[in-house]
Amino acid sequence: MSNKIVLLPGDGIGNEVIYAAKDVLEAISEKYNTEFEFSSYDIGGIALENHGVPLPDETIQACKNADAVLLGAVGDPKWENHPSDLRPERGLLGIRKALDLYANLRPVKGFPKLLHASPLKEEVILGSDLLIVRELTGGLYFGQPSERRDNGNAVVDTLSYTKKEIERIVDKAFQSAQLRNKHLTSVDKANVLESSKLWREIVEEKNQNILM
Ligand SMILES: CC(C)[C@H](C(=O)O)[C@@H](O)C(=O)O
Repeated sequence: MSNKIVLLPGDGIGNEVIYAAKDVLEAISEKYNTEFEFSSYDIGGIALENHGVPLPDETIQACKNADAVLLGAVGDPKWENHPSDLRPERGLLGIRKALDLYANLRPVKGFPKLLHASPLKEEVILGSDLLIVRELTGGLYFGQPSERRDNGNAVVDTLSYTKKEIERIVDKAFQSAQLRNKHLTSVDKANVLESSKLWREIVEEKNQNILM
């Protein structure tokens, strides 16, 4: 059976990393007799150049029909002064929403042979092994209103979450911790922010259920 893989290289270093990942998948395909069918679509700045929008419908459709999507990177200083709905970043935010990709799992690991390439001190990165779990489809990036006011002299962004949105990312974080060393740290500002109060309540409630 062939697995449909959609490649979204995007901009900048995106091409380099995505085609390196494709080489790896091709090697896997040969060694393990697995078939991959690759197709590439535009997102971000390259999509703005080729289609006038950062996330063309055909890209969304292809991703919805795929078994997996590999995304490189979006963004380039040349789009910096464009209106916010015509910036490369909108492509990334849009695909996260369209596919409901709420869980961002970002591993941090110090590989001894690559320590010299890290901007962090070697003694800090050596032995590091964390997984950062970040919510991606709610919160500050999507809350409305988000606008300039008073002739540009004031701004507002809105941080809004539903309980369900927080619960599913917290579940994902607990599940990930169970597969690792069972340690979970929740980062919030519950002494000030309403959103953080609800966030902490949910984390504590789920922690109690796990302990019971
Ligand atoms: C490009 C941008 C919208 C994006 C984000 O802030 O989520 C990126 O910086 C990231 O962290 O994946």
